[in-house]
Order: sequence, then C-alpha cells, then structure tokens
Amino acid sequence: MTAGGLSIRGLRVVFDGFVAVDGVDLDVAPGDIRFLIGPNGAGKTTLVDAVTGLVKASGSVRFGETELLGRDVHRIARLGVGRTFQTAALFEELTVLQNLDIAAGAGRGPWTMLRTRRAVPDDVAFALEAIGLAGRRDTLAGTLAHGQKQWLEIGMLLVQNARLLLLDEPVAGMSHEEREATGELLGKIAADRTVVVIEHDMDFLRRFARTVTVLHAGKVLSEGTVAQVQADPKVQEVYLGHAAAESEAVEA
Ligand SMILES: Nc1ncnc2c1ncn2[C@@H]1O[C@H](COP(=O)(O)OP(=O)(O)OP(=O)(O)O)[C@@H](O)[C@H]1O
Repeated sequence: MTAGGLSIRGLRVVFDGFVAVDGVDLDVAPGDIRFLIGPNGAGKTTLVDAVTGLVKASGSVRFGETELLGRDVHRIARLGVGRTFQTAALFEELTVLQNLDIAAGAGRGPWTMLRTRRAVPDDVAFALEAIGLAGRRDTLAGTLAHGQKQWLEIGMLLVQNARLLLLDEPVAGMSHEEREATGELLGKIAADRTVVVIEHDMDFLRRFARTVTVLHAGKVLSEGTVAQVQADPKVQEVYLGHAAAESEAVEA
C-alpha cells in the first residue's frame, strides 16, 4: 500500500449553530509533517475529529482517492487513517507486545495474542524498533514513562497500518530528551506516510515541522514553511492578541 495525500475542501463543522470549522481547504502531501497550530478554540481538534469520523461535517475529505466524509469511524480507521488523543489509550495491565498484538488484532485470536510469544510478526517487530521499545516489549504498559506511552500509541497505529497519522499534542508533558526522540520518530514515520500534528509547543514545531497551517476561528489563517508562517503579520496579530503565552511563536 502506498501513502496517500490528504485533501480537504470546504470542510465545515457546526455545533448547535456554532461554526467550529468554517470552510477549510487543506492539502497535506505524502511524506509531509504538517503542524496544525492556532489559539485555543481555533478548531484544530474538531478538524481532526471530522477527518476521523468522530463528528459530522460537510465538504470533502479525501485520503488518496477515497472520500472519508460520511463513513463511520471504524471504516475510516480501516482505510489507514489513525489518530492519537492527548491522553494515551492503552491497556495498562498488558505488556507493550500485547498492546501491539491487540492493535494488530484482526485475524489473530485472543489466545495467540495473550500467550508467551516466541516469534514476533514483522510488522510488530518494525513498530517496536521504530518506537524505541524493543527492549521493553515485556514491560507492562502502565509502568512505562509518559513519553514511552505516547510512543506505544504511535506504534499501535503503525501495526494497524495507518498511512495517515493525526497526532494530538504528542509531546505535551514530555522531557526535552523525549521530545527529541519523538521528533526523530516523526521523521521515520513520515518516510512513507502522511503525518499531521496538532501542537502548541513552538520549540518542537521549529525543530520538526516541515510545513505549518495556522487555524483561527475555524478558518485557515496562514500556511507555509515555519519561516513563512512566523513572518506572516496575520499570525503575529492573532497570537499577540489572543495568546500572550504563545507569542514566542511569532518571534523569528
Ligand atoms: N462537541 C462540541 N459541542 C459544542 N461546541 C464544541 C464541541 N467541540 C468543540 N466545540 C467548540 O468548537 C470550537 C473549536 O474547538 P476545538 O477543540 O476544535 O479547538 P482547538 O483548536 O482544538 O483548541 P485547543 O487548542 O484548546 O484544543 C471551540 O469553541 C469549542 O468550544
């Protein structure tokens, strides 16, 4: 399976008359690492919810050749679209390997998944290596460090064969070392996949974003490279006006 690009046209999400996403057009090419930023309430999470089928939306969301809008959450996941949430969703009482096995799940019975494993399937071995947890495969997920839990969740998307990964604040609460490792992991993943990252951490963005889209009040305010977006007066105005704590985002 080859990676597909994400192509969003006229995306609109309305909650009880409130327009949370207001006519967004967005293209993310295969191999890109697109950061999605914007002040609180800009519509970032709602956009990702619309792409993954969690909220109703109008317009068009194509992944490769396939229209996603109107399909249910499970179908969209099976089409290769995976997401993480701000809080990792793991089976804490099971090991790293068991979590990956369950994520890989389809076609494997519960006994296969839970018995002690001798051979590890290639996809699971690849994911363990990519997320840096090969040496922790028998560790209980609940005892992993915060950063490792986030990586395991990304590993679970890899074994599900996600080709489009949508990550919601993946480095929130991480140490400097964990952030660096996460950035390197994004680079590895994006080699043959499409990655979209919602992020507030501007240092992380400067280090690892390939392209950036700024959302504001449900619309695309600015788009381009990190340097282009930082130099955009519209972006400076929104951040300085609405999010003093994030104003460093616009300092060149
Ligand atoms: N289920 C919902 N019902 C009603 N309004 C909602 C719902 N979900 C989100 N909203 C509203 O839609 C707007 C966009 O929210 P969203 O969470 O997408 O913003 P965001 O850019 O992800 O913000 P943050 O950075 O704070 O996570 C906000 O005004 C929010 O209050």
